[in-house]
Amino acid sequence: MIFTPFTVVVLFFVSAVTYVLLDHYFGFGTDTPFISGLPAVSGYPLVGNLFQLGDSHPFTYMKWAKKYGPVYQVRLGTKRVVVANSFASVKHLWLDNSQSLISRPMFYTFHKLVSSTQGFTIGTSPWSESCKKKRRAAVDALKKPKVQSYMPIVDLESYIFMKKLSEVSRSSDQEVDVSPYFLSYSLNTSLTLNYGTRLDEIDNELMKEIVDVELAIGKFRSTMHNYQDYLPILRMFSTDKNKDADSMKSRRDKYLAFFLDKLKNDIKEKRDIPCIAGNVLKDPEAKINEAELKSICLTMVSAGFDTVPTNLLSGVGHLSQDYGQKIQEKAFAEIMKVYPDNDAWDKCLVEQKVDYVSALVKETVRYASVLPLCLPRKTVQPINLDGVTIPAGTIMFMNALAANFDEERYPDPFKFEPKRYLDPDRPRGVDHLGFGAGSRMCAGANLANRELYTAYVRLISAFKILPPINKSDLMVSDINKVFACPESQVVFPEQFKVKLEPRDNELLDRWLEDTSERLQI
Ligand code: HEM
Repeated sequence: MIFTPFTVVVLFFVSAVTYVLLDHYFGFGTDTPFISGLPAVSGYPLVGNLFQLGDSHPFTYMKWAKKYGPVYQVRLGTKRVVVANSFASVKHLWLDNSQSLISRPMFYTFHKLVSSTQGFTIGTSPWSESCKKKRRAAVDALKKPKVQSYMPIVDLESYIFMKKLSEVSRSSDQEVDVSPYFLSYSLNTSLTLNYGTRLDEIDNELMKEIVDVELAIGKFRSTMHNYQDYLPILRMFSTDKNKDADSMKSRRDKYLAFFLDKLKNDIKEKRDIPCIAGNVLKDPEAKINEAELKSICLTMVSAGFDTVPTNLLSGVGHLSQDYGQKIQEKAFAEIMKVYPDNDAWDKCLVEQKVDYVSALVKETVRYASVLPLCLPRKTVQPINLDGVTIPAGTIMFMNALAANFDEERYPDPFKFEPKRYLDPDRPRGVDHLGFGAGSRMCAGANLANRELYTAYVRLISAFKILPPINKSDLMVSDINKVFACPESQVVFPEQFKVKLEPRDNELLDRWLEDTSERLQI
């Protein structure tokens, strides 16, 4: 048969239209096919909804939920994703179908470029026998009674930031950006817990290196702005990103090797102190191999590194606002009610008796929603959602930001209000989705809660946290601005300052001196 130029053009045109229609309606070209019966956000051929997400993906998903309902599907290049946006839908999918959502998807930038040497963190590992072992080891090391045994570490690290802040509070302007102090609080807690080692000074070069690298890796880990994860063709062009990922990987390899080698040496010289990696190395029957140990170490360094300080930072930022003064005074009054003899400083290490401060911790984690899209999941078996079958192998995004601000669950959700957790009529069950939910929920939630509670009790007992002199230095608390451009998986408030006024200098000095004597530092 001979084709005339006209037939060729017509054939080309017809095939292009057929391809686009197939692609559009049947998800031709996506890893998971179109899910019949589940609302789908209308998008473009091939790229789907990828370039409609704007700067803030969680906000855009939230907006789409108003049109398409709480659960819908989107197409992001070659990937199809189901997004859940309400508290009830997350509860149904993540808790009622917990075992079906037990895996994690893999992404090119993070899994292929950044993680090729140290392996994946637990939170980014697809479900497997090895992942099960690593998760078990982390869960065992981080369960409540174990966490109690780590409180001497939290005591030391919170003493150190309180000592520095006490100096600031006696300076002429009493103002401070608290973020470096909170970063070192969390990082040193994790390092001691895992390797039995800590870094001495807040301006330590190695600490700066870890902070720089981990923050950069946080961006590569993001499921949001790494478009090459969704459009393989871009991998050919995004050379700068590839180079950056490679360089961060090598820089991270260096300090992780340094900490592990130091620990091995300390064990050999018999001067090690008990820690998670040491327990594995010294156990002749340990079922964890070298690669799994590296992955656990990586998790311990990175999991709490940005999440704990970001929450604390955002909480202190709220307390420094006008509305925060009332919350702070209520917290202080409740601390004094439970501990009239001024021993809250020590007692917060062994018990959590000030309900209002516990409520403040919960409200902080809900409101900060530091992982607004949680960590992605992948289904391992089909799920029935009101008659619609979500097949095995589907990527699931929990829009934790949307669910944490769902007014069906949290009346007046945009108000920072710890009291909501003390209302006897509030719905029971999960407090918030800041730690995720279900089978792969945060393994470090107990430790994180204790770190936040201790920090709050000590800070609020010692200082009045006041707004900075300059209004422009106040934390931006409007979540529309905080989440405006979350390139990273973990969102940070913009840099801000607070003013610290000591409540009682003598008492603060006494707490610091007693702690220094007790810890022999
Ligand atoms: C306030 C601080 C923290 C927040 C807000 C937070 C939040 C989260 C979230 C949202 C997830 C994903 C959960 C899911 O998919 O349902 C997660 C996973 C995880 N977190 Fe945390 N986290 C915090 C602190 C920590 C700390 C201090 C550690 C350990 C030292 C830790 C260890 C882990 C681990 C091991 C996972 C992976 C669980 C898995 O995939 O099986 N986290 N975290």
